Amino acid sequence: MTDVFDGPRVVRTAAELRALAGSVALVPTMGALHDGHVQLMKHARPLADTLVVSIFVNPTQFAEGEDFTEYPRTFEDDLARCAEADVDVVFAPTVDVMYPSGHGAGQVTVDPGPLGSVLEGAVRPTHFRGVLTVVAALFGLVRPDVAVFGEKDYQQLGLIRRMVDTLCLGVEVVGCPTVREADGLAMSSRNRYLGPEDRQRAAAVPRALDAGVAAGPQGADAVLAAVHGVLAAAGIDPDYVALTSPDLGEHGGSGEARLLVAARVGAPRLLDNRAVHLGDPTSGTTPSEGA
Ligand SMILES: Nc1ncnc2c1ncn2[C@@H]1O[C@H](COP(=O)(O)OP(=O)(O)OP(=O)(O)O)[C@@H](O)[C@H]1O
Ligand SMILES: CC(C)(CO)[C@@H](O)C(=O)[O-]
Ligand code: BAL
Repeated sequence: MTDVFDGPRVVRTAAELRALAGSVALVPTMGALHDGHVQLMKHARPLADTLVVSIFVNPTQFAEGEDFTEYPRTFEDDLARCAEADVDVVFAPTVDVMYPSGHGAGQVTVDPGPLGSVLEGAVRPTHFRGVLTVVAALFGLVRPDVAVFGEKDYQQLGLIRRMVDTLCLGVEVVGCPTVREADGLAMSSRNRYLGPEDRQRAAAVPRALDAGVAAGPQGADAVLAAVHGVLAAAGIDPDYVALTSPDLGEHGGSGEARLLVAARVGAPRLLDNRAVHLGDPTSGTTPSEGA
């Protein structure tokens, strides 16, 4: 008899997760899956015996007035995307399975610390508490050996790494490069909120990052000016343009750094980031000249 793969097994309860075979890789998502998610799954596939994708639109990371209710829910299409990447199990819990003792005021949550209140955290002050709490709960339910996240949400990835270290969760956290559309726009479930004109304008965000990376040898001020210049030319007023160290601390003025941008373009907020190498403008030579 031939072994026909007919898609992932859909699991909705904690009890069903106890029978997972061998080592386990987890890709947490909120569904509305696109090629960026599929790349995370393909990256995760060889890392463990069993590949689990979770699909859960987590209410605690949305603030009052954000798009929790409107967030796209495309479960049947999502199962097809998971099948493409040979996913074994799709874990799609209800809110009660995810938060068996509730998620209101008075419950235990994971405090993201100071990194949770800057950049995205300054715009969405309760967001990372919700993200870290649900990721910790997913780790508790799925018990993965390895978990894969996208660099598109760079601050989220950094905070999850810190949580795993601080709480000694024993999960290997793997980051995957951002998957982009042909014009450079980072894929994102919320891109579907972009109307045609804003969709075109949105390509200025990755173009601004390109300009920032190209200005790297001239130093941090030149990088920030280049990014702001491209965004302004496209009529985009960013929530922030920031340079940090690769692990989201203060950058050292020269050397490796991370450049992060967030901006509302039409309905959605777009996030993007790139690695950048900063030259030291006071040294009189660029890093390649000086090497
Ligand atoms: N373009 C992308 N490239 C790589 N990873 C991505 C990309 N988009 C999302 N991811 C990652 O997929 C995981 C699940 O993200 P999520 O389900 O929130 O999708 P999203 O596209 O980021 O949605 P949203 O538009 O709500 O931000 C996260 O680890 C996220 O960083
Ligand atoms: C990590 C995550 C699945 C937690 O809900 C979410 O923040 C996301 O999709 O990036
Ligand atoms: N990928 C980020 C999830 C959120 O915006 O809630």
